Amino acid sequence: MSTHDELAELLGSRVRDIPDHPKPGIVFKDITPLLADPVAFGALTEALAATAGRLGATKVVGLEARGFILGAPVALAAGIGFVPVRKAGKLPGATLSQSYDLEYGSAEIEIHAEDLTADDRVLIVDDVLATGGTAEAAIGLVRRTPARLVGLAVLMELGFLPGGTRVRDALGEVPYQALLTV
Ligand SMILES: O=P(O)(O)OC[C@H]1O[C@H](OP(=O)(O)OP(=O)(O)O)[C@H](O)[C@@H]1O
Ligand SMILES: Nc1ncnc2[nH]cnc12
Repeated sequence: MSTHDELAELLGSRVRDIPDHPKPGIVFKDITPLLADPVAFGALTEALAATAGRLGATKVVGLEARGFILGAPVALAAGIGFVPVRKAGKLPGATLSQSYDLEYGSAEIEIHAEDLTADDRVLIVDDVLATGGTAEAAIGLVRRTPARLVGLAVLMELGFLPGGTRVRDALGEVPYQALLTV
């Protein structure tokens, strides 16, 4: 993939709008067409793996569930580990947990407390940044571990919501990347 604009155009062309899902008034950004296209999925994986490499990340933290689909191949492509942040009640070991609000509800996420060590440099990966609530909660979780947070990368930011500003404020000097703004 030669330029940032070409990548954004390819990725954007594979995201489908579903009006009124899961609630009236929400335009759902469906990434399943992108996942079904190996060229687009491969280009996305390559771009995020390059980000992980540039930041010297040692772990990708993926956010359930779509952040797993994107984050796991990114970790493999970058040659680093993958750590899941799951919805509450799913992880079997000792966890750290954090509640947050969504564009269409509220939720609680958890991470295994022992999965990140002081030697780790963490890149958080997810598909969509909407209100920024999920990302902000994940930032808080990672910061409660001994690891160092080195970046947050998403496929797309919903530009009509203030999530970008919210996570930039939460991240401070830590880099934020959205491959697309829609
Ligand atoms: O910026 P926010 O307003 O927090 O919204 C973004 C989050 O919402 C979606 O996840 P969702 O909780 O719907 O779960 P899913 O990935 O399991 O579908 C999406 O995958 C992000 O994680
Ligand atoms: N509009 C939206 N489309 C897809 N995923 C989302 N997560 C939060 N808001 C979303």
